[in-house]
Amino acid sequence: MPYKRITLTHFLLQEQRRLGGSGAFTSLMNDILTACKMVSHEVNRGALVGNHGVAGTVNVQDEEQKPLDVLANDIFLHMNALGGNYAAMASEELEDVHAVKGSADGKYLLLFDPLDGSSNIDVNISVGSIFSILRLPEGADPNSANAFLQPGVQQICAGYALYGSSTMLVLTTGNGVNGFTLDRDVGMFFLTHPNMTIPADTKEFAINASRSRFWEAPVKRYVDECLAGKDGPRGKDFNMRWVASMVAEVHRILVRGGIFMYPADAENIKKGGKLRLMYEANPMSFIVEQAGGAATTGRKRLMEVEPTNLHQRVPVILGSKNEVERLAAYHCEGSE
Ligand SMILES: O=P(O)(O)OC[C@H]1O[C@](O)(COP(=O)(O)O)[C@@H](O)[C@@H]1O
Ligand SMILES: [Mg+2]
Ligand SMILES: [Mg+2]
Repeated sequence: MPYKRITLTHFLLQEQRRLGGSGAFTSLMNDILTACKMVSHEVNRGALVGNHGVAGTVNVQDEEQKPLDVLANDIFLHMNALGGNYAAMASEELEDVHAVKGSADGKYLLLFDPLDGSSNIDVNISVGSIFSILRLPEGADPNSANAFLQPGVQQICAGYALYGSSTMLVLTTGNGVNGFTLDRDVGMFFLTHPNMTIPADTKEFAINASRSRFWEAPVKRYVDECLAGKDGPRGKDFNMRWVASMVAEVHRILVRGGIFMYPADAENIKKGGKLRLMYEANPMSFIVEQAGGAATTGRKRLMEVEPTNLHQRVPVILGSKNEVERLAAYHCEGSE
């Protein structure tokens, strides 16, 4: 069987030709995938090199940082500064915008969650990195958060790396969704999941059920109906999953469908929800929509939310279109 696989680098060159322009896209993506390879290596080495336990520091989210949160953040900042494509960056682990020295002609802005699913590092469950790329608006000061506060529909590229049984990189530039697997021996990502699409219907939901006492009525109704199974109003049995790594949940949904919910509830509503709009919800919504799924806060298309803060949190409901739209309809009914 002739060798058919194409590498991510070749795929990016094709995308570059499609997008036109100076080659900056290929260069900035190469910086990201190099950073992901390095983080994958560190995740893989785990306790051998002290990448487990706590870092003893707290981030802007008031969350205890893990050594890999800090290391992955440093790797992303360093590797993505080298190409000089980014005018500035913003990270889950940094309170303010990170200026990129010597990138006067940087045309892009990078937002990222360097290590997603941090609570799973020490127990060796899949974790990931999430990124979102925006253009630097004309005349904007790249070192001000305002330059970054663009709705998700403005993203030019979004993706995630999944550090699981294999390391994968999944991305979209607004032309569908493609998945690549890292061949560690060759050191290259190869196209293994072309044109990923999410089935409109599903029998699998994901939510942290330990929070059910805080849920709003529409979410409670939706989950209760799933749990009622084929004898209930939905007339079919549902299965449940909760990995506590958003990257792993979204990847499962891209591969076999499903609905992922981290709604705002009575306990987290004062913070706006749990997951962050700019470097978790927006990039994942872009990918899910490009794969034929849907993404909402329950009351608004996620990618149309006008950002007000780099680290703002939002309710997240995404996945198989018909299920997401059903839950959004329950929210509308609830508000009539
Ligand atoms: O601990 P919980 O409530 O299950 O929350 C899990 C969620 O928190 C997260 O771990 C938050 O992301 P970080 O690990 O990047 O902070 C998501 O990946 C995941 O979906
Ligand atoms: Mg995260
Ligand atoms: Mg994180």
